[in-house]
Amino acid sequence: MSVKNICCIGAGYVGGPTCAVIAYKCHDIKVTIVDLNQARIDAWNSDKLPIYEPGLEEVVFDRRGKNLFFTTDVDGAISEADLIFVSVNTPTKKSGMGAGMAADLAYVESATRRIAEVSKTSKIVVEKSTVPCRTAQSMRTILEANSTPEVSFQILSNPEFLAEGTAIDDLFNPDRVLIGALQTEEGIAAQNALVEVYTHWVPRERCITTNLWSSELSKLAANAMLAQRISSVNALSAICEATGADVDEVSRACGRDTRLGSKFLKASVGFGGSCFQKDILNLVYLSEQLNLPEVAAYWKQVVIMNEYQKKRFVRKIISTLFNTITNKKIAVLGFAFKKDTGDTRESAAITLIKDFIQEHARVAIYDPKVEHEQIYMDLSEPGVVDTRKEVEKHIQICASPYEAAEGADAVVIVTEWDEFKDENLDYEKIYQGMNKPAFLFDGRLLINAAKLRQIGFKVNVIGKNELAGTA
Ligand SMILES: NC(=O)C1=CN([C@@H]2O[C@H](COP(=O)(O)OP(=O)(O)OC[C@H]3O[C@@H](n4cnc5c(N)ncnc54)[C@H](O)[C@@H]3O)[C@@H](O)[C@H]2O)C=CC1
Ligand SMILES: O=C(O)[C@H]1O[C@H](OP(=O)(O)OP(=O)(O)OC[C@H]2O[C@@H](n3ccc(=O)[nH]c3=O)[C@H](O)[C@@H]2O)[C@H](O)[C@@H](O)[C@@H]1O
Repeated sequence: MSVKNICCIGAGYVGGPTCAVIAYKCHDIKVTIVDLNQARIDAWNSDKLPIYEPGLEEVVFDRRGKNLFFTTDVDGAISEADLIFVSVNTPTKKSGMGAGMAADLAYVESATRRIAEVSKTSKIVVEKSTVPCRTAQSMRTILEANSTPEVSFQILSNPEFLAEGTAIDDLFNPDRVLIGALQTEEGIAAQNALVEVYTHWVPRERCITTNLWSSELSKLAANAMLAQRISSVNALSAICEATGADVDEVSRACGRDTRLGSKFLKASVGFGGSCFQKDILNLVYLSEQLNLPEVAAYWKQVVIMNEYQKKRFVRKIISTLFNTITNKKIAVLGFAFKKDTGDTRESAAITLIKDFIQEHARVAIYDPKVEHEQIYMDLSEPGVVDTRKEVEKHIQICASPYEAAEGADAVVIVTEWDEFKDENLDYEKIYQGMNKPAFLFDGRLLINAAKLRQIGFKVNVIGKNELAGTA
């Protein structure tokens, strides 16, 4: 069979870009992206899309209203579709069994139930969300309980590997597309139908077909291994600071070994984002459930190291500022979890700023893409009365890095936005406006420390010791 009509449930960071690209590359397929959130759908239908992603506007504006549609009519889109992506959120559970570790599958289940209730024709249902291994089995049980001789369902696992900030490039030119299916005749036919969608633009040899469970586990495995590289290099950054080795030099030297490779070895203030921590904890929980405590402890350490890296950076800032930041002004450059996105989920900036506030510092924040309201929401503690007012007392959200640094005792680079590089930002001007001594902490290995020391800054860079090479 050939897919002619696709519905995507969930118009978020994954569903939006992924299915917009399918519409862009496959003019013969009608793609409808649905969500329960009316405001999000309205934004997708407006000039200001709900997420910032380089290249996304061009894709959406080119196909919207032609073969790409955004609507809250979930039932209508399910009824029409022959293939449905389930691309809803799967956050870490906040309460109940597995709280703080297991993935919350409530949204996946409710989307699956909706498909079961509404469908009057056979469908291919594609698990796009990141889920624990064997979730497709639960989806299948729900769907099969509602199937009839006329209406049958095939389940596929097609995890998404795009990274925010490079989503469109990643989708246009993926390293691989992974499609898992039950190895039955019908399962393989459904798998081939989805392969045919992707081969509109992805070379066939990049489409990997596996069984369902390998596909589900590969997604968690890939994220866990990527995050593990960052925790490994961050663990080494602590050794570098203590010894005078330089973490950039160590990364470069190790990365040249082709077995290791040079990518994803950049030391940082710690990884953020909506997926790494969530997916590793998901793997930890899965290991515990399978009664594999050593395996669980192994992966948990990746997350523990990440927390340590953030705390270590805060401690370094406080000790450098003569062991107190009370009433001092700290300028934080960057709030998003990485550059080229407005997403702040699990951003290291949140942990750092909360710690600064605890120490009674005054925090001035600048980020080129994050909405002010989002910053207030992220820094407020849920459920506590008037925390927003408390937060407002301690923070100031600024329109430029210069405004943030005015009268500051320290500038802290938390996100690696290009505009913070020393060739793009006037650090002379920043320095002039600051209290002296003017401290600069680079949590992203972004700036040329020697150059900024010449201006007069006291510079501290993650994974580097000031005396390196000289002592
Ligand atoms: N953000 C990322 O870079 C990546 C995320 N993923 C995975 O993709 C999944 C989605 O992630 P995001 O797009 O970031 O989440 P998101 O939170 O941005 O979007 C999910 C959307 O689903 C909607 N939704 C939830 N239940 C629904 C229902 N029953 N019917 C209709 N709409 C419903 C929500 O309103 C929300 O707009 C997660 O499992 C995540 O782990 C995978 C790869 C990359
Ligand atoms: O499942 C997901 O959601 C996605 O998670 C990550 O993508 P994303 O979280 O968008 O962004 P990354 O580029 O992986 O960065 C994650 C965090 O690690 C940090 N990082 C990354 C690379 C590095 O070398 N050092 C480092 O500290 C980034 O600054 C960021 O805070 C994966 O890279 C994607 O393949 C995956 O699809």
